[in-house]
Amino acid sequence: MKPLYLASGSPRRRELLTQIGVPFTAIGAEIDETPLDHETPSAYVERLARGKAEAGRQALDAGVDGCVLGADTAVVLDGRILGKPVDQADSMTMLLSLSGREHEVLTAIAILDGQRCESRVVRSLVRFRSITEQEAAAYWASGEPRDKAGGYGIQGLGAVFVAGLEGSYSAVVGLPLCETAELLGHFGIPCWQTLNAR
Ligand SMILES: Cc1cn([C@H]2C[C@H](O)[C@@H](COP(=O)(O)OP(=O)(O)OP(=O)(O)O)O2)c(=O)[nH]c1=O
Repeated sequence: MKPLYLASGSPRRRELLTQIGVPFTAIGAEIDETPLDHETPSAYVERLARGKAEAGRQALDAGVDGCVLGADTAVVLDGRILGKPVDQADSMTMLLSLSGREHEVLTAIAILDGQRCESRVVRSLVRFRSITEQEAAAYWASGEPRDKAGGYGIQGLGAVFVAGLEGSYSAVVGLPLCETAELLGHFGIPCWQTLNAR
């Protein structure tokens, strides 16, 4: 079995991959995340997931033979990508625009080895209850929105805003585990092997 590298600085992605019992090494993979003109959100997250996997591969020492996994998550409202909030005003504007409405969360994963790259985009729908300005300000002060797409974390305090979810919970957190396990299988990396050995 080839070794697996996770090209990500996200602690959530590390925790999620650990959850399904796959041994891996985390490596950095910084890329430019600027959307291209007229790029759809789905094409955007897929390009970034592939780009992160590719950047991770290039960061490995020459001659290292392994698979590299990259992922990207975007919160999409009315066809527009909401990134990570840059300050309190940005965070509050984002959260209040999501208030009382449904939005999409798109997460792409890509795995590559020396020969090929395979990717998937997973779409989930999240419905928020109404949120007051005071709540949005207090949420920013908690520190949670800062490093998260759309300015919230469904796995944290942000859960109190979530009235409904259709799709993949793990994808919203940052890594769709069902699809990740399936794709890893295509590269000869089973999740169950380590689980059974426990
Ligand atoms: C919507 C949502 C996003 N997020 C996080 C997951 C991702 O870490 C982040 C989306 O930004 P990404 O650009 O996908 O990932 P990242 O920059 O954090 O990490 P890397 O590129 O190194 O892999 O938002 C949550 O933790 N919970 C949520 O509910």
